[in-house]
Amino acid sequence: MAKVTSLRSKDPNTQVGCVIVDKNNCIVSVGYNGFPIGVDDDVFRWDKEDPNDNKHLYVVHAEMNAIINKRCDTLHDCTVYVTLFPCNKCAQMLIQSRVKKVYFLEDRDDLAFRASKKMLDYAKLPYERVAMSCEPYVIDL
Ligand SMILES: O=c1ccn([C@H]2C[C@H](O)[C@@H](COP(=O)(O)O)O2)c(=O)[nH]1
Ligand SMILES: [Zn+2]
Repeated sequence: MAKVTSLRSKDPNTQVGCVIVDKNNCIVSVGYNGFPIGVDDDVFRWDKEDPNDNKHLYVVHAEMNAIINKRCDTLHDCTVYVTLFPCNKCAQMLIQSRVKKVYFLEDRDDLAFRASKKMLDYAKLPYERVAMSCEPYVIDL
């Protein structure tokens, strides 16, 4: 489901999907990486070369969108499924939301992701890499 959600992202380089479920495994939120509401993807392109317009300055991360979009009062004790390991900023928000576990598909080894792991470890928020046995079969309606 997180993988299918990621396909909605218009980031040409990395599509990220996030699904949050409650303790009964019911989906309480989904999110993918995209520009904020009102920032038009077609006008405000992802691949601008001007460093002032670098996508990283503008994009809302999948986990952040999922946290903001939640259809429940609290994410306390919820489980997060995300296609990319959460960056340091997303890790902060997941810790503060008091989710209980993070499952992820892809890992990265850079500054932000190393800091994220350090924070999750300190906060005792467990994370686990999962393998996908097949690519999702998506019917384009
Ligand atoms: O925690 C994260 C980290 C990154 N993302 C998004 C932000 C960007 O749209 C891409 C990463 O782009 P690269 O070109 O691969 O650096 O992933 C996210 O949603 N959540
Ligand atoms: Zn992030």
